[in-house]
Order: sequence, then C-alpha cells, then structure tokens
Amino acid sequence: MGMGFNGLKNKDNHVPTEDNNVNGNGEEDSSNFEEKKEDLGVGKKSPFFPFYSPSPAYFFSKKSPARSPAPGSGTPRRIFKGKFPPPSPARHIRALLAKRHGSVKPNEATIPEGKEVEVGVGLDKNFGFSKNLYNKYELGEEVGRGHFGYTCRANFKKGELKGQEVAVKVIPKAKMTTAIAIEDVRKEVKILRALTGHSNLIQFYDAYEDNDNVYIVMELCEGGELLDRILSRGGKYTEDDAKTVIIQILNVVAFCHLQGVVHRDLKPENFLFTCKDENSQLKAIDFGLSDFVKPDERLNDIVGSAYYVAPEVLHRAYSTEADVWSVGVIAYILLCGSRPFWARTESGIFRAVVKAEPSYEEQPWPTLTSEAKDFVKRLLNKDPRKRMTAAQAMCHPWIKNSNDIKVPLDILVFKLMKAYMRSSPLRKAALRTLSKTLTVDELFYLKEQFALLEPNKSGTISLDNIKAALTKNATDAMKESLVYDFLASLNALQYRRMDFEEFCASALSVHQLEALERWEQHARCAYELFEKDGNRTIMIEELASELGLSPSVPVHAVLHDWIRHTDGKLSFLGFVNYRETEKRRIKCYQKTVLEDLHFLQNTFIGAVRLSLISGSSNRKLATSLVLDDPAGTIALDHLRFHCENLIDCVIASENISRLVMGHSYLKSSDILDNLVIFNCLVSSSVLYNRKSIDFLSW
Ligand SMILES: Nc1ncnc2c1ncn2[C@@H]1O[C@H](COP(=O)(O)OP(=O)(O)OP(=O)(O)O)[C@@H](O)[C@H]1O
Ligand SMILES: [Ca+2]
Ligand SMILES: [Ca+2]
Repeated sequence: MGMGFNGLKNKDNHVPTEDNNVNGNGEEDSSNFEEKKEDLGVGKKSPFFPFYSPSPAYFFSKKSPARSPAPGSGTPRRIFKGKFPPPSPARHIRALLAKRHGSVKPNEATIPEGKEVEVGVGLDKNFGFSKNLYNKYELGEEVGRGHFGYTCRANFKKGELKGQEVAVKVIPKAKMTTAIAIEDVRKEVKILRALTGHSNLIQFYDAYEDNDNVYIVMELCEGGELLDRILSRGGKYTEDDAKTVIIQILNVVAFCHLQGVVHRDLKPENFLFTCKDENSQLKAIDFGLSDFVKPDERLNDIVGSAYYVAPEVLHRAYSTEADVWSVGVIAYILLCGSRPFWARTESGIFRAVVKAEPSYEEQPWPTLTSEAKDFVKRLLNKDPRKRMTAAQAMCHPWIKNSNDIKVPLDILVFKLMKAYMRSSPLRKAALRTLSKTLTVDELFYLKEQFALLEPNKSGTISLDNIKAALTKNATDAMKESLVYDFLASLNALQYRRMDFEEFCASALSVHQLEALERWEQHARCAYELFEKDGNRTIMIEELASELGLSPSVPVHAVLHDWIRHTDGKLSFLGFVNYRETEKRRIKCYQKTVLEDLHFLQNTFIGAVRLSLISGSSNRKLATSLVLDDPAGTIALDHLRFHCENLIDCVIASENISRLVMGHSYLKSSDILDNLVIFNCLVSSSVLYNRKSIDFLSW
C-alpha cells in the first residue's frame, strides 16, 4: 500500500490565504510550487546545491485544508508592512526529507505507489518500548500535526492519575521508510528522556509502540503554537513582548547546548504555550531532528526548515550555533512580522540565507531600539564563530536587565579555555591584553560565567569547580555528548587556580570581538598594551610552527608582514592575525586560497563542489569546499588550512569506499587524483543522475 506523505494532511503546504494576498503576492508558499527558473539557476546549474532537481516540488501534491485560524483571530485582515510576506508554516528542507524518507529523488515528480514499502523492507522497527499504551491511556481528539506525526489528547484510564490529561504524539511506523528515519525516532525519544527538568522544555513521560505506531507521551500544552500567536497578532510584537518570548527560547536553547544537544528544527511551530493566557509559559517541543553533539564535533547533514536554517548547515559543517541562528530568525520575525530571508523557492531561500543581509531599513525597524537591532544582528551573523551563543545572548544589553534572567553556564567558555591552555606564552599575552580592552557590556557575560564557576567567591577557580558546576547542571544527555570527557582537555588546571583576569583572557572569543564595530579600536588599544607588556622578538620559523604551518608552505610570503622588520617583534598585523588554533585565516595566495566559501561561490564560475566528509561516520566532522581547480593544482596545504580536521576526511567521489584514507593526512597526490575523478564526473554532468554520488545519501 502506498503511504508516506500522501496519506497525511500536510499543513506545511499551506498558509492562511490572507497572508498571501497582502502584498498582492499570492505565490509565496503557494501550493502550486512552480519553481521559478531563475530562482533555481537552471542553465547555470548552481554549484551550491547541485542535487536539487529543477523540476517542480514533487511530494506536496496533496492539497490539505488550510491551517486553522489562530485562536480568536477569525479571519481578520492582517496588515503586514514588512518587505516580505508574513511568516507561514515552514517546510522542512527537501534534502532532509529525501534522506529521512528515501522518497524524494531528483527529477522525480511523483512518488510511485508502493515505493516506500520497498524502501522499508528489512528495516528493524522494534524500539523496545512498552506495548500497552491503550491499557493505560484513552486517546482523544487530535491537537496538532506535523510531517512526521500527529498529536492527540489522552487521558489516564485508571489509577491515581485517572482522568489526568497528557499529549500523545503518534508517529506511524509506515512512514519510517529508511534506517535514518527510524534512528531519528529513537533519538527523539532518547533525547526527550535525557533532557529533564527544564521549565521551558516539554516534559516527557513515556514512550510506547505497537505494530503500527510509536507513541510519545508527554505533558499536554493547551495554549497552541507560537506561530499561531504570531499570526493572530498580525506579526508584530512590542519589544517587551518579544523579549518575554525570546528569553524563554534562549533559556531552553542554552540548556540543550550545555547538555550537548542541538535541536536543529527551531521555529515558531515548535514552541507551544502551556495555556491560553497571554503570558503563558513557552515550551520547546519536537526533538525529531535533534542530535547529540560533542563539544569538538561538527555535524554535516542538512536538516531543518528552510526559513530557519543557518548558513553553515547548508555548508555541512555545524554545531549548536546553528540553533542560535534559528532563534535569530524567530526574533527578527517577532520584532517586525516579516522573515529575514525569503524567496519563492527553497533554493532561493538558501541563497538568501547564505548571501543576503536582512533588511533593517523598513518599518518598524527604524522605530525599534538600537539594542534590539544589535541583538538580532548578532544572532544572525553568518559566521558561526562570530555569532553569540544562547548564554551570551542572555547577557546582551537588550535582554540582560529583564526580570527572571538567570544566565546559564556556557559550553563555549570551556572550548575557549581549552584553546587557551594549549597556547604559547606569546599568544596568552596577546589574549591578556585584548581582555583588558573589554567594555562593561562585554565583561558582563564573563563575570556571570565566572560567578557560576566560583561558588565560594574565592576569586579563583579550579578544575574541581568547573566539574562541580557541570555536574550541578548535568542530565543524562551529557553522557552521550561526552561533555565531561571534554574537561580532560583542561587538565592543566588541575594543579593551579585561575583568577578572573586570566579567566577573561582564556574565555575571550577573538572572533566575536572581530564582529564588533569597535574591533579596530579594541585591537589598537590592546596592541599598545601588548607593546608595553608582552611583545617579544620572534623568528619567522617559530611563528610558522606555532601556527601549525607545514614546512611546504612558503611562510615568508604569508608571514612577512606579521613581524616588524625593525626589531623582529610582532607587528600590529601579526598581533591581530595571530591565532595558534585558527589556521583558516592565514591568507596564503590571493588567487587560490580557499579563504571563504561564499567568496568562492560568488567568484568562481563552474566551480566544483567537493565534499570532504569524515571517515568514520557521516555525523562526524564534515567540511564542504568549492574548488575551481580543474587541473587539480591546489596544494594539500591549502586544503589543510580550510578543513580544520582533514585528518578524518574522505574525499567524496564515485567510489567512496576505495577512497577512505584513514587517519592520516591525505597525500597530495591522492587529493589531486580524486579531484580529477570528481571533475570528470561533474563535467560530464552525471552528477544529476548518478546514485553513486548522490549527496543526499551521505
Ligand atoms: N505536548 C503537546 N501538547 C499539545 N500539542 C502538541 C504537543 N506536542 C505536539 N503538539 C502539536 O502537534 C504538532 C506536531 O508535533 P511535532 O512538531 O512534534 O510533530 P512533527 O511531525 O515532528 O512536526 P514537524 O513537521 O515540524 O517535524 C505540534 O506542532 C503541536 O501543534
Ligand atoms: Ca514540529
Ligand atoms: Ca519534527
């Protein structure tokens, strides 16, 4: 029997009609999904997403009733002044659905009947959950629906809790047509089970299964989705109202991130109000695409919903920062009622996400406070290293003075401390001087973090303090994400303590400072201090080895200006670029350097997409690069700069298994060979039809 999407009303296929008509622009999200040729770059064959078919969307073929109007909203005429149409239910990224359901293939306009059954043959759909849901609960009316499941009210049938209401999310097993889809459901339950005790996170009770379905029993929210409230308000929230919502979102997001869980599908549909009250509490739901992520790890699968997806997700190398981007999109929508990145087609949205800057010119932006704007901009920074973390966002001037702010511990602090511990004395000195130039606002976050680690206010912290602070906040999720193991990298702190001054130097993110408008001033001030106290003579070879440059890199060309000719000390340029742990920024050659994906995508014509993915698992680090180098003349060292962890990489090619290189640096000849193979594949444009190089299947 055919199943899959066709059997399910798809709310995401629809937007309230009024929304569409506002700008005389009914095509947005409309159900005909006719993709515009120019949007897809047909003919140009955009190298960015070569796997997208230029055909119309394939599986949103069934019409479904429009989303029910938000409570109390009736069918009001909504006035939206934003540049783009107002928010509507978001669709998952097609690549995601294809991968998760094995049902969307390029150039497949329809899904043949019965295909999914075939795909599903031989899959183990036993989850080991209890089987007696109906003994315990009586299922009632449906309260919501998504791509993967629908949710019902339910009552305890008997016992002490008789009559008490819960919510049951029903996920049909028939829809689990791939191993990944099954794994996603396992993970959804595992993560819900592990993440306990946060007031802005849906409370999980239990999971059940039978032959047909998996059932997730959880706390019932009666207040509806955040999206419906946004729509019923006509899009715009006052700054204070937006803040109330954003704080709760940041709270739960920061909590997840500390636990090593990345949600990957944050959007207004996935936040529910507990009750109908205006100031009801907000709860994060739907961990169906969530994953554990180790502090050092990057994920690579393209996951999420188009309007909310972060640029680095599209580049297939991301971590928790991607969630913060989605929060930025939500904040933008709350404050102005319109989406920051918008286009008629999915590929158009992706292009906007990667390249376009959101508008802050249109109403109501000019009337909003500069803090609010700055807040959103710092969440929507395209560089994840420059983006605020959720915990930092709670320390932002726009937020920090609100009631009920309790800044949570930030895992970023430990990541930065690790890098600091491994730094040379010269780099530590450079960081120390930078930390002395921080403003009160910037210090606020560091003070909060230090206070969380320093329970007895002794003025210094130890490794034990850090462990204790983590333990205090730990859930079972931390076991999975190995947050504790990560602390081993701070072992140097075992026999000494750190005072606030050193803590600031160690937990300071230079990338984030660089994103500030006053970075230049910061850097100049810091350099002056550094000149007085810290700068020293350094040989070019020493600098190169500290930076991890291999001997084959002509260091003089790179580092020439980093050392002052008069006295051999670090120049200002050297000072601002000096990053032992950050090799990416070193600009070797103007022409061939892969300094920046966007730059390459914009610049090179006929670029080839080369994916470097990790050897051991497709969830591990992956870095995508776009190379324009048909002759394969790009040296290995260039690649090395731009893949933080080439050690674990496999070159994508027709025969992946043959090309697994194991845990050593690839020889440059290997890279060149594979580039040639890859280029051949691309140039004969088999890329579009060949299963063996189907990007989606990785
Ligand atoms: N605990 C709950 N209480 C009340 N309603 C809920 C609850 N959990 C989910 N819902 C409703 O059911 C809808 C679908 O749930 P959920 O988002 O978990 O499903 P999904 O199929 O994974 O969705 P998506 O298409 O976004 O992946 C929600 O948007 C919400 O309206
Ligand atoms: Ca959902
Ligand atoms: Ca989901």
